[in-house]
Amino acid sequence: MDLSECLNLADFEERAVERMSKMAYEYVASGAADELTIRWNRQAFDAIKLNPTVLNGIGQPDTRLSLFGQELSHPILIAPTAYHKLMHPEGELATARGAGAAAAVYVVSSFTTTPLAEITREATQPLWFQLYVRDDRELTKSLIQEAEDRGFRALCITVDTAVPGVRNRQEKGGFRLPDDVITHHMPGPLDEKKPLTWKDIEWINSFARTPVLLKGILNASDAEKAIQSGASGIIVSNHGGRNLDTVPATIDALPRVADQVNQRVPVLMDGGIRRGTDVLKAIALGASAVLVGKPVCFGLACAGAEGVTKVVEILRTELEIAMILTGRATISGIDHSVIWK
Ligand SMILES: Cc1cc2nc3c(=O)[nH]c(=O)nc-3n(C[C@H](O)[C@H](O)[C@H](O)COP(=O)(O)O)c2cc1C
Ligand SMILES: CCCCCCC(=O)C(=O)O
Repeated sequence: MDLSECLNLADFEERAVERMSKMAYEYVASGAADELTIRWNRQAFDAIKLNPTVLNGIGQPDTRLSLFGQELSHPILIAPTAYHKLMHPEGELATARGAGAAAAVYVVSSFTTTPLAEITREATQPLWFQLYVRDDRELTKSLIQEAEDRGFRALCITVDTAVPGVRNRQEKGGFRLPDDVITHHMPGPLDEKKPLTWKDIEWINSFARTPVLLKGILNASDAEKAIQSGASGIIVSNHGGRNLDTVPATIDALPRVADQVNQRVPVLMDGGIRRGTDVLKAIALGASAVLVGKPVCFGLACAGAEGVTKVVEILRTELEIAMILTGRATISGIDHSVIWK
């Protein structure tokens, strides 16, 4: 595919829909129930206005940051998304190569359709691992240890999926994994009987050797409990609107969580990031970095590794433009004052 046709992230979805099976497209694009949260994730970003300052003499802004002792070139991470072989025959290997070329951290899903060993061989940038805790806690422990032994540098425990959401559209799309698409590290779909609790988080923290982030926190009291349970970081997320419909947009939830956390641990966010200005707004409202889900899946479906790279590069370039035009030379210089009150 001629990637020069894709000037922004929306262009990838327009082209991906023609290339993907209906089942795969509906799986990626859909949200829970009436899809209100998925819509709000975007509307809330659109409603935030920016407050630029001029004549700052900024030529090339510096997008670097340090997170958990890791030096990152920019604050745009690839969110964990399942089943990449549904989107492209090279699956997670293409994603890892694409992330490498875009200097992006790739958070690999527990539901990867490529074994972790193969992904690590392909990666040239840091990998993090997203964990679904299964009823079999020993299997969970050995998966964490395998990821750590293979060099994954952080663990993101997803805490917002005690049960799968009401995924009407996904079901209507006929979601089913083809027989040759295998989730090597997850025995079967999520159907857990032994609910995950704060005690499990303390247990994982007792042996984890990498920073543990909790993904799927939306309010201040859970953010506090996360810190008390030993979490090293928090990801404000509503799972891209796929689990519990009518929860708020993540950009609306972010400031309360960030206030409560008060810089004790890094707060990241995802949900609806589609423009560089969204990245800037998220950082201004308390995020250290952001993650991007659906657009990366569409980039992968359009053009494999190159599509993934281009999605991240477009966002990074747009972020740099937004930094110059608002007068912010560095990531740490992006604060509340960039928001129009
Ligand atoms: C196709 C797809 C699969 C996903 N799979 C996972 C997953 O395996 N684990 C997880 O924690 N989140 C998963 N998510 C949620 C993303 O990590 C992320 O929270 C969300 O996509 C961010 O919103 P955005 O798509 O608007 O960028 C998935 C999202 C999508 C779209
Ligand atoms: C339906 C619950 C398990 C889904 C696993 C992948 C995922 O998180 C998703 O959003 O899809």
